[in-house]
Amino acid sequence: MTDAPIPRRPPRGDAWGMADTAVRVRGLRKRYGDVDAVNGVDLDIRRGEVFALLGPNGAGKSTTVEILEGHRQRTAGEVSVLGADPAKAGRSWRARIGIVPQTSHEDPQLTVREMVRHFAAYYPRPRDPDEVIEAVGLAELAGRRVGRMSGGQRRRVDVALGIVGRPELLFLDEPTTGFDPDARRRFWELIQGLAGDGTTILLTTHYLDEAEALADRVGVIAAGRVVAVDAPARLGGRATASARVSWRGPEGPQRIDTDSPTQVVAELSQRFGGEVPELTVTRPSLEDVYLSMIGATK
Ligand SMILES: Nc1ncnc2c1ncn2[C@@H]1O[C@H](COP(=O)(O)OP(=O)(O)OP(=O)(O)O)[C@@H](O)[C@H]1O
Repeated sequence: MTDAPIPRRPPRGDAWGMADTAVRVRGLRKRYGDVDAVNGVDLDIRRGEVFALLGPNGAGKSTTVEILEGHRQRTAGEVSVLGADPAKAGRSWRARIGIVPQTSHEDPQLTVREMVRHFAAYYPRPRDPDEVIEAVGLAELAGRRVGRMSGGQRRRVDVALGIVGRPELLFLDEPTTGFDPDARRRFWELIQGLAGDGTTILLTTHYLDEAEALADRVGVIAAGRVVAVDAPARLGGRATASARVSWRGPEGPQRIDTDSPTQVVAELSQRFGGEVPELTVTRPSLEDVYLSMIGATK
């Protein structure tokens, strides 16, 4: 385990223009009784992209993802996943996707190794089960029964089962819930490695730092609709938003919102004759813009 910052993959902007679309959704709707859980979602995910779906509880993330996985029927709309309609696609399509669902269905009597081997047998080109177990950090627990593992350890088994088939497209529904910080960092490295190998990844998460670390783009979904899609650094105009310069002056804490923070800092530096006490320069965090988007749709 290392505390070093995790390197982001190099941007692949130019390559994207030519890349195929992995997921294309138009006008997706899902109605449960009189609840519009998904209410007109449009979404495009490029091959090789890591896309994070953010949104509050009940926003419609899992419903959307389960429709894309072919595990739920839609009420209306067009859906194409790896070129097929998930509602009609067969076994060969299913072998090309990997799923880490929100709730797992493991056999508590099987050991981790038995479970991963068992799943590997369903796929035409599986990864080596022991390598997968190692990759999710469970090598030392490979012989342990799944029923005797902690919640976070079981979640790692879920991840192992999702990737053992060498999927082209991996769905991760809140994958790191229950992970300790060390396990989360390791999981991020694993996902970055898969993405580096070209796996397309659709992830839902409530952890904004996770979206920021992993995603090429994030989509914010609220009340069954996508309200914004952009790179994490640009979402909601973050990159161009005013900066807040804060410092401590003789009269106490001071702050100013400005479009030219460099100039403000230069002036402060001159005024203080060097170091400016408690100087910080910040722009809105992903959490700031996310919360304002969610608030705006309530
Ligand atoms: N099987 C179901 N029957 C009836 N209503 C459902 C069903 N599944 C989900 N819903 C409703 O659909 C809406 C969207 O739920 P969904 O699970 O897709 O949200 P979510 O964004 O994944 O939430 P969370 O962050 O809590 O996982 C909610 O209002 C939920 O109560």
